[in-house]
Amino acid sequence: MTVLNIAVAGSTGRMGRTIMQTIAEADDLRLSAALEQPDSAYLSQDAGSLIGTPNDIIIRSDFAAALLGSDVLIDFTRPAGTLAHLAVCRQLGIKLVIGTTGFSAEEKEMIRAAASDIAIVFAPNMSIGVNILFKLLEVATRALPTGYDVEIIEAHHRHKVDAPSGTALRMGEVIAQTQEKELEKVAIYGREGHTGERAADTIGFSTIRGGDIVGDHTALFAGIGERLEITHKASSRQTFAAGALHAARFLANQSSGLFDMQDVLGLR
Ligand SMILES: NC(=O)C1=CN([C@@H]2O[C@H](COP(=O)(O)OP(=O)(O)OC[C@H]3O[C@@H](n4cnc5c(N)ncnc54)[C@H](OP(=O)(O)O)[C@@H]3O)[C@@H](O)[C@H]2O)C=CC1
Ligand SMILES: O=C(O)C1=N[C@H](C(=O)O)C[C@H](O)C1
Repeated sequence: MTVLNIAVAGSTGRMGRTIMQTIAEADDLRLSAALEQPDSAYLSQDAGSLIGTPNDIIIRSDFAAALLGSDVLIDFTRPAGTLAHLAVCRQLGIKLVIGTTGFSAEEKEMIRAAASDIAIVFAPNMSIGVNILFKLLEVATRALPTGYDVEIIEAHHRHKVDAPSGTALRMGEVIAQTQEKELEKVAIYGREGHTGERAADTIGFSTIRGGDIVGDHTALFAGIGERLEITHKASSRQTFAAGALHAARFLANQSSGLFDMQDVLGLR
């Protein structure tokens, strides 16, 4: 069996730890590097000790050197970090799984450009359920007549720093594209004050932050006399980690190109 060597950026974060734990439980994957920022208090510690099983992989910040011997980098950090890692991976020819959210349109274009040289899976949500939700939104949007107001509601833990979530934005893009519109021209991000009546043919976004909510997303199609609600609720980050590692395995057979979880899961 071919073993895939996986480097993890943001290794001490919520997702980084979950991914390292999932790697430790897989017999076809090996943790090849655990990466953190130069000012991290975790540098020089055993990465495995963070998940209860020391593994002699030392947490380090010398990114380019640490990546040598890795097949794929999995990055759940912040946009600035991911873009820095992207440049190094492009230079070294290392495949990349990007889970980080909160990118601008220009930053997403930088990821697309790098995919001409390396294979990248870039997805705001790596769970199977959410990626099936995206397909359900296409069906519902296509089937519903006009006159159904679209609202997207998302809820996450108190530590999340970007809003709306990347998943919510992708849900809006799927609906808008199915309606043959551009999301940025129809999106309403939050409401306050005297807003006047709701404009038809817009997509509203609502954001809830609190507690340890892992990630809930609802698309609400509100008509007259009825409403349709399609909801996904994540109960553990393990669902995202499993998806990210499926994405890493998918990239083993790709030399370049930009992919998402619809490609990894064969849902396209
Ligand atoms: N696609 C998906 O399925 C999912 C995506 N996400 C996304 O993944 C990202 C991380 O989420 P989560 O793990 O909860 O966040 P955490 O804050 O728990 O972890 C982020 C990690 O990245 C590190 N980091 C922060 N900034 C930088 C930087 N500039 N360069 C390098 N490393 C950096 C942090 O280090 P330090 O602690 O020292 O700052 C930390 O180790 C978010 O964007 C989130 O939206 C989350 C879950 C699922
Ligand atoms: O920050 C999180 O936790 C999550 N972020 C992603 C997003 O922004 O959609 C995915 C998931 O909902 C968890």
